[in-house]
Amino acid sequence: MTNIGSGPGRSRQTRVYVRGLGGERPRVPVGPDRLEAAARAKLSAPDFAYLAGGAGTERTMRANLAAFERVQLLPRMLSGTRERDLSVELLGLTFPTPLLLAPVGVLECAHPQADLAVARAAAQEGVPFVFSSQASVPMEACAKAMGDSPRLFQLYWGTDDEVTRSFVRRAEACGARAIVLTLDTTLLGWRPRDLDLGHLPFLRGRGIAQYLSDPLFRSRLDTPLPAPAVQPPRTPALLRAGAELAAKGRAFGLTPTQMRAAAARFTATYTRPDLGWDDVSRLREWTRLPLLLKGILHPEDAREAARRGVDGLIVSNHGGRQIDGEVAALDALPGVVSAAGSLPVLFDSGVRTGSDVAKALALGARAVLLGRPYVYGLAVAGEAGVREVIQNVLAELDLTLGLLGVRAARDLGPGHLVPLASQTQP
Ligand SMILES: Cc1cc2nc3c(=O)[nH]c(=O)nc-3n(C[C@H](O)[C@H](O)[C@H](O)COP(=O)(O)O)c2cc1C
Ligand SMILES: O=C(O)C(=O)c1ccccc1
Repeated sequence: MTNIGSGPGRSRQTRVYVRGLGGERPRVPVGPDRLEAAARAKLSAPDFAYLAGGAGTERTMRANLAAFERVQLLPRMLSGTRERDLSVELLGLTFPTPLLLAPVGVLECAHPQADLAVARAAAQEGVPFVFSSQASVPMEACAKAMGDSPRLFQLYWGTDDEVTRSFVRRAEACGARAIVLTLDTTLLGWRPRDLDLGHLPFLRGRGIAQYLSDPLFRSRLDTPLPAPAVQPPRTPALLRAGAELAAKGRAFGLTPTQMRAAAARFTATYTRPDLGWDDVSRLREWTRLPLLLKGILHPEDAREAARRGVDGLIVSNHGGRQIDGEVAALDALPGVVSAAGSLPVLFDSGVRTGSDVAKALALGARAVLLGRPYVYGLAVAGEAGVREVIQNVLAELDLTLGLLGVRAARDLGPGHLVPLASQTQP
């Protein structure tokens, strides 16, 4: 077949259209709304609620998307190139594209292969994957599945410093290129979709694989915790939840009693609402890996981060899952970029398409993390679905650069955007 083009954008288009001649369709819908709907159709109500839901009335979740609607690209004609260079420099390395996969917990809500399918897809597509502290598969197994492909480790800092340090050491040992410390989830946000279903996956032993596989965490399991203030009613549903928990425990070589202790200990220790800047400085001392802070929105926090010697920032509001009514992440990006000085600033929250990636880069992001869309791809078609979602986003980014008249992703800047004051409202 003739190739109607070069570069990831045109070759993906060609493949889809040519295969379409034979009646074959992409495994996952290309449009972001149809992708989400396809994932919803595949999943149970509680699993979809956990993945898709946000804080409160989900105003911030909507604001994240609305902010992308307001930013408008401004193309130049007759300055395109045959091939575009999508590569970016980050953490002293050159990455082939400006895309990473965001840390997303409890991927077993989307697919039984969970993080392992994502790790394989990321490695195949050459996109770094940020392993979550709340993963469903231990980081060592995901690292093994990725070969030499780049991965990072996202850290939640609990009340047990030794467990936190153990996570950092394990991340180093399994070849993580950076530690991403998430700052915006020192408390779990108020999430009506999950509350209405009374459903939190961790209580069922889901999304705690990093803990169940951690030698330090495991060494604590025979030390009893004070009895929890609330007990579940003794119902058939509780028996089923207990069976699920016990099966999980078996997979990690834990007895049912140890597994109950593990879920209780996780719940009692996973967050530190009083995490402070001095902890960032301590973490800086614990590891030589580059340190990124995720969840920065205020320019003053960006300046403090720079003073504390971190290596980069991630502007994010956790996909609108934490504070209802907080600023759209994209609206916070320019302020953080200008306060960050020479620190690289990454971005997530609301990225749905390649055009969105271009907008975030034009506003000063060095690279962009994709969140829910790859999770929906995972739900719809497992590893292959994640690969398709990555390919689609990168294809659209490539085509968008070509049509904007931009040779390289790193050349995007304010000159490719309509200045806010003179914007036509969508
Ligand atoms: C289901 C789900 C679980 C998440 N778990 C984590 C996590 O474990 N650690 C973390 O730093 N961020 C977590 N995030 C936030 C993502 O890293 C990212 O900031 C967010 O998904 C971006 O928003 P978007 O998906 O709407 O683009 C989670 C997001 C979702 C949707
Ligand atoms: O669901 C999340 O967004 C998340 O990151 C998380 C992490 C730890 C506990 C609860 C939620």
